[in-house]
Amino acid sequence: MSGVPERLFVGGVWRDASDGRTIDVHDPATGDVVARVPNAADDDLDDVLAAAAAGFATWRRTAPAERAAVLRRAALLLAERAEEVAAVLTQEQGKPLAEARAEVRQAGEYFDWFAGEAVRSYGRVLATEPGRRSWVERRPVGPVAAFTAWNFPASLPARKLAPAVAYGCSIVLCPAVEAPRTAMALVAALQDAGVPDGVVNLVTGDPPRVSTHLIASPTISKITLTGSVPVGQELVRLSATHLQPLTLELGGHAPVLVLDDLDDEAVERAAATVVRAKFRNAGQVCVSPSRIFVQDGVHDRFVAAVLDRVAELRVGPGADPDTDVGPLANERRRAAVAELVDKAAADGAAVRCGGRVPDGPGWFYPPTVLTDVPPGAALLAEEPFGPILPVLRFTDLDEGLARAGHVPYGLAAYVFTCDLARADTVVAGLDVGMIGVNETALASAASPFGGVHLSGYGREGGTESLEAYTVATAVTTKGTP
Ligand SMILES: O=CCCCC(=O)O
Repeated sequence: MSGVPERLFVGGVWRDASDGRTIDVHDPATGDVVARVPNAADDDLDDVLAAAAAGFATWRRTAPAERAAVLRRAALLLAERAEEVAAVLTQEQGKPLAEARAEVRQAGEYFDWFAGEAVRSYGRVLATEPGRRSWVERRPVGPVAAFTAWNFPASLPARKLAPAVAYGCSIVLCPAVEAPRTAMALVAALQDAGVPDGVVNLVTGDPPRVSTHLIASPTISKITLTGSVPVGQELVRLSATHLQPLTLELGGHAPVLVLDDLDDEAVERAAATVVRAKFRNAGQVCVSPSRIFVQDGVHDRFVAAVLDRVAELRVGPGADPDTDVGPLANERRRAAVAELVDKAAADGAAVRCGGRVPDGPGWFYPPTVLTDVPPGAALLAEEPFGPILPVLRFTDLDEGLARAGHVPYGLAAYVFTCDLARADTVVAGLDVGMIGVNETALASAASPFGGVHLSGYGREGGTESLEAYTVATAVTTKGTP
């Protein structure tokens, strides 16, 4: 595409890896190679560290209003290029074009929202005795190493680029090598919007080698990851040398509680909402509803409504406008999903629809609904990250809450009820970072995104990003020595 150079971006220059090595990017709908991006060598990583250090020296002294103007221009450029960027996103990640368009729009919203925040990095003045003054100011944390997953190639990079740029940091963005060109398009928009050289940098390369090299450098002052639990744990270990602070948004295994006060119509609506949320991005979403606990009184109606809605879903290439559910993003994900379903079926779960790897090219897996899943099934413990919807029956709300909380993750949870008091009980009873009541859309520029326990710590999005991308410096002054 005209707007995406498909190379490393180091100190304001798009370039190939110094030793010319590349990594293949595939179209999940066909398995074909659709691009080759640089596999950064150690020299390139050293160069990007130097560039980020120089970029930070400039950007930390740039007026917040100027940083805001860059982000606003980038948001406008991204909006102009949205159709082209969405097509790239779908080609390299697989999701339906309508979802890709919405995601690119959301990336622009991050740029725009944080443009507003750039001028609001307020500190505070402390009450002190006469003759003294004392205040706390927020300073940019420094060069950031940012690692993002392949499931949201636009919104995840934007959620890190936008606050870094807004608050005066420089950043080395390391997008997932499976879907890196969308992030390149975002960086190109920031470049064209006038971000100075070295403030925003991008490298693609072997992930463990890139993260180890960058984090071993004292130049990197902050690490942010959206990715898996094992990768998060590894970055924590790598950060031990220089003690860089981390923001970690890791896995989830979101429970949904559907309560028995719902009438027939509300059950239908709840089922439609859960199906839409579950099969968005073929279930490859950290906040995807993945354990659906339904109270006895509405269980059978809910299952029937879910099966009706799932039967309407069309599976196909993301580029086809009629597609509701695209392929999985890579072959290993499909293999993992198929294994979870096969194991559950072997353990006695009923596969109510889907559950079979289709013939033909691409990494497709059908929307799959399971009931009667035994409590020990692996898919109730491991993050499924795929189009699997297990419906589980419960009787008593306390029991439902206990089972919902019975995982080491704590990212998102949902409840469907028309009873405000019971909604409050569920909200208070679940230990997670985000909760939806009769609602499954949780991510927005203004809202803090993140979890607890194995789902990670720290927040991005909302004013909480100020914590993540700045440090509090306390200054105390006295008139005379
Ligand atoms: O997979 C995690 C990011 C989710 C973003 C979203 O829900 O839009």
